[in-house]
Amino acid sequence: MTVNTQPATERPDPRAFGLPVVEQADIPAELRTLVGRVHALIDTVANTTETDPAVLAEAAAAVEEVTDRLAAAPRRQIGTMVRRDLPDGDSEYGTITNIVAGDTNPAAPPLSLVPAAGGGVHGEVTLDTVYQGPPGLVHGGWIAALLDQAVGTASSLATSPGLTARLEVNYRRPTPLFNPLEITAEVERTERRKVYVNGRIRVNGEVTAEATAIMVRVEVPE
Ligand SMILES: CCCCCCCC/C=C\CCCCCCCC(=O)SCCNC(=O)CCNC(=O)[C@H](O)C(C)(C)COP(=O)(O)OP(=O)(O)OC[C@H]1O[C@@H](n2cnc3c(N)ncnc32)[C@H](O)[C@@H]1OP(=O)(O)O
Repeated sequence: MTVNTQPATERPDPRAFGLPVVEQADIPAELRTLVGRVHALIDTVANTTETDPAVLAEAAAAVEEVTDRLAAAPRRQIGTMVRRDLPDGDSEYGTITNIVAGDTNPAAPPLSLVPAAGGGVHGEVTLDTVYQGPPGLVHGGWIAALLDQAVGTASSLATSPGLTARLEVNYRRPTPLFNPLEITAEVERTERRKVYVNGRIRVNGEVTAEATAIMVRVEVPE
């Protein structure tokens, strides 16, 4: 098995590509609270049985008002990255609105992955009905998204950032909503720019989905 671990200092700095970087520690607590409340709003709107047109119209107007208020400030540049410190002293970059793990994305669960003791990464996340596919179950596309994020992060931390060239998912058991999902991934081997990575989701210790992936590391100009 060949895994070329690369110190964080040798990984590409997004600033070199013109991408702004926000320190995770600098994200205001109030913005985190807002993100959480908007997620609760999405879940509540998706599930409300309210039918009174006056109540619904009032809610829509209130949401429009707060949207306009926040839109008064400039939008973030597309590709804005967030840098975070990892518990092992390493650090990593990710897009701040990443749909799976983005700190400021109310539609993201969000999934937080950290290096695992035996290598690779692990994280735990519990999904609500925003991610529902079949009744009471996580949408298969979202299962793939969680696994994509896990294999991408494992590859990025063990080598350097890359794009998913291939992702194969086996859905072994239904993955339930409102249950802690244990997500793990680790690099199996590397071959030039190709990084072969395996990942899985467990519920109560049982594998519900597993993935094999090939990440292709991005070429950084010298
Ligand atoms: C910019 C600096 C900023 C740094 C900070 C970054 C922070 C990120 C950190 C952490 C992120 C972790 C979280 C992310 C998780 C989510 C990941 C996603 O959602 S990725 C989006 C979906 N994927 C795409 O959109 C790819 C689309 N495809 C492509 O762009 C190209 O096809 C690409 C880059 C994959 C390869 O293209 P080529 O031109 O660069 O390279 P070629 O020469 O074609 O391939 C290189 C090797 O890979 C093999 N290969 C390519 N595609 C393959 C495939 N589909 N299956 C098998 N092998 C494949 C080839 O056969 C070749 O292998 P041989 O070395 O010759 O043996």
